[in-house]
Amino acid sequence: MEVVQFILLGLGIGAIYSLLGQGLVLIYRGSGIVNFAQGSLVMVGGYAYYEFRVAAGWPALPAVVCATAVGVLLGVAVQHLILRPMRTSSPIERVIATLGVLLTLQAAAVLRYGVGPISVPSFLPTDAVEVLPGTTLGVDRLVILLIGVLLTAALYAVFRWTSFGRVASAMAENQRAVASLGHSPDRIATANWALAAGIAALAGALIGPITYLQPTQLTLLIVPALAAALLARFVSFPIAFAGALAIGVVQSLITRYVTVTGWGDSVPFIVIIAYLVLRGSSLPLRSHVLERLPSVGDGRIRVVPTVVIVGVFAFLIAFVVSPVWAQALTVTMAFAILTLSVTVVTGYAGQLSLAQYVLAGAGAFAAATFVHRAGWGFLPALIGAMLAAALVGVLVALPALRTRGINLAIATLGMGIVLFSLVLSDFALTGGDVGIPIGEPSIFGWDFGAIRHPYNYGLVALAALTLSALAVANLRRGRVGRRLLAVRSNERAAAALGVNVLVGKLYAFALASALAAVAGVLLAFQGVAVLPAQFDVLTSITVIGMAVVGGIGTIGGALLASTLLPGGVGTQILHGVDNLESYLPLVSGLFLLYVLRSGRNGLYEMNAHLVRRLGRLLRVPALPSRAPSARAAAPEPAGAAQHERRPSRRLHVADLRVQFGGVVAVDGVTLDLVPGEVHGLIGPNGAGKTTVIDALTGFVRPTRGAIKLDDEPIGQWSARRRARAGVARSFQSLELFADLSVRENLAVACDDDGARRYVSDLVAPGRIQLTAPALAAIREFRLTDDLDRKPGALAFGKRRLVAIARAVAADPRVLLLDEPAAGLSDEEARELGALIRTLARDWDMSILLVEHNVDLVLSTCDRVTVLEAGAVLARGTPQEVARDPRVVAAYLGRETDEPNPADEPNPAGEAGPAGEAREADESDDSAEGARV
Ligand SMILES: Nc1ncnc2c1ncn2[C@@H]1O[C@H](COP(=O)(O)OP(=O)(O)OP(=O)(O)O)[C@@H](O)[C@H]1O
Repeated sequence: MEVVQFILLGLGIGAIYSLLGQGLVLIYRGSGIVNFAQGSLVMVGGYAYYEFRVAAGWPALPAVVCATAVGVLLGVAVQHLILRPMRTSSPIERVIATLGVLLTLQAAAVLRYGVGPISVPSFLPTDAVEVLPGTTLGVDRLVILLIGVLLTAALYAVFRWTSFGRVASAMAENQRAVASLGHSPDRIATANWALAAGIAALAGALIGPITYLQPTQLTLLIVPALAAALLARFVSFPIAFAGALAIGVVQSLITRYVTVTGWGDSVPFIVIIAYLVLRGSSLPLRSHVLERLPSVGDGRIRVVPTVVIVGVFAFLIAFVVSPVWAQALTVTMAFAILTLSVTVVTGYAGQLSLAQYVLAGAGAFAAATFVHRAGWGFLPALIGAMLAAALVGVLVALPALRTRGINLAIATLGMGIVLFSLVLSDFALTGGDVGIPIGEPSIFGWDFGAIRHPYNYGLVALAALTLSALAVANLRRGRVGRRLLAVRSNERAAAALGVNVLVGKLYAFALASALAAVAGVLLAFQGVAVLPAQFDVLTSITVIGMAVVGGIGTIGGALLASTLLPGGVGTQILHGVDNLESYLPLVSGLFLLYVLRSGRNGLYEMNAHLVRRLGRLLRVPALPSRAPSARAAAPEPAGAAQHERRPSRRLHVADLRVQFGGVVAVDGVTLDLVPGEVHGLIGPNGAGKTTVIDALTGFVRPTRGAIKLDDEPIGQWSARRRARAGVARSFQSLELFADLSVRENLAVACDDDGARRYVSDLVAPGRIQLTAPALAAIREFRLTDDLDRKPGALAFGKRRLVAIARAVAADPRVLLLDEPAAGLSDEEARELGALIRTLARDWDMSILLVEHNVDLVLSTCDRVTVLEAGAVLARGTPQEVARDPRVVAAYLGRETDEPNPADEPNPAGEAGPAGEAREADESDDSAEGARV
């Protein structure tokens, strides 16, 4: 019976979660946004109810109605003032905006009500009723459960059977399509936000009396709700409801039967993370939408300004400032190291981690344990803590290996909670409220305990920050930094160039965690003991938020961001201005919303011109542009034939079949790519051409068939391994790394991937060393003048050439080109054809050319295979294929004996089947072409 009782209690808790979970699904379905501020909206409802009911003394019903109305208005305001202007921002930026709403509402609540709990009377009867024999549940819980059931049924019905629901559902998929059908996406999103925020506020009024009102606690209700919504893939109301109940029940049972604290909070997330990992894939699908990413700095170190700035700060700390300011500067410098860790993991590697502050805590506890329990000195303890945190960081990164974007944000938030609940809150490990004492730190007999020697401690923090910033700058300029940026920009393209995407992500998390550990140690070792409560989960969100405010991809941005974090310079300045420091979190939250809304890249970049002017005033060389120096590794003239090539290789594929669920995309294809030859692969849209390339390069797993590189079966190899073995590809949509210059794009393809770079780059990244094939590709593709430009600054035709040059720079032996001439003019396409022939003839490559431009195929290829609906329709020399009546009828669209229509130029150079027929008409240069 006891079990049943606890299940019932769990249902009561789950019902509360379900109200939040439904709001999350509602907002996602109506606007494609995962609203991390849903718990904060509950909090607002709770406090609004308190204001009306307790402070103003209203009767219960009007108080509940008005609290709900406050929620509705707030929902409308958030959608209208913040998210609507961010319509074109990436989903991740919009998620960060909801984190900004969370931080702002939380800060406002703390300002008004403090951090302690406030009790509020319930308007629902709280008597227990017997539900089953021997088991009871409060009437209030039963009512909430009933509301959950009714709400789920109502939402299900609205979204299933009304036109509003259908249109709203389409919003998450494609807002443009919805708009083109005459609906207003804004109005629909606003309606959904209003409804979801109203439900959240009602939930606040309902559960405030049960849980007490406390800002942090209510805000964190988002965590189980996110888990429930994720189970429902943010789509299904009934599954979100059932998931919320299940989580409530599991938590209740764990609380009763597991004596170790923290498991109740953690288990739902462990399950969710496992689910995400199992469901995810190590590389994104072809359909994965690339997001606009914040710009990154160039990582160049200006020696003179750096020495001057560090010297000035050392002087100020050692001789000028008061102990209070020394402490504020120390806190800011420690936070700067933490925001630098965000620069590495989120700015460079593109992985949104919501666990950085908890990781800092893990580092601080590791160091304290080494000092207190093992008797280590400060320096070994710090290094040990960095290694320990790096290990924990690798664990936190595990979900990142198979999931990305918003799901990863949820997973890292969950990992942070698991780490906090199971490790930092474990009394045996961290000493609970007493913490772990740390004594007086010293290095080689030099005492720098913050209490007795705040200036010395400040100097240690300055040294740590300087080294960290230099390491992060070096990382950016080195091979590993390029690899991380390539991963952030486009995982598929990175893997196709032989970059180890998984190792890159793990490394970014490990390095960021090691930096976070340094920050954690510096923050925690200021006191007499390290305390778990110092490293709460929500501050991780504040850290990400402020990193965005500063500028998440630049070192200057990270330094600026740190001044806004609690206890640092910002707090100290506001303290001097009429004790305004308690407003800092609110101001910072609003700042975050402003920066995101303005679509800019943070305060650092917004004020870059000021920094430049300051540089000129200090008579130091003007800050160079973001692109690395044109002098660096300027290509020397190098001919294709001049570099020593790897031996040629032949790629053979037999009886290839690829199936996606019920769709057979490729069926029984056999191809032989031999050195020195260009093999054309043509066919109408959807014939399976790209899928063949995907299968040959390891991006999809074939259902059947053998793929051999010379005599070696490579069918089971990863995309990266095939790339390293010399199988390169280009992509239909180019997939260049937008943040990297042309030179860096090529460098990613030819950088050696030695493991020692992961360490040596932090100290001595060296200059870009382009290999002979890369230099030859630059010459061959005439890219010398474009090396320091970003792809976005190039004309479309040039970009296509860069994409092929990048594949060629990897010195491939087999090159698979996916529609390289799409969008090129006739003249450009002809030049490209000549280049492809050069690559085959002079570079001795085995080339597969997938093209819709039949002229190009017929004039460039030695052999051609024609696909239709996944199967081979014909194969042979271009002449044979062009004459094949089946090809002419099925693909080229007219009979062989039809007269050749007028030779109209096709500037686009590509089209669907009809266009392809016209392309074929243009091949009148050759007699065979004219016959087609
Ligand atoms: N990940 C996937 N899941 C399900 N179906 C897929 C997937 N990728 C491709 N397909 C389907 O496989 C078939 C072949 O697609 P593919 O893109 O290879 O054709 P294609 O010849 O390259 O077309 P196009 O010329 O338009 O690029 C199509 O029906 C496509 O919808």
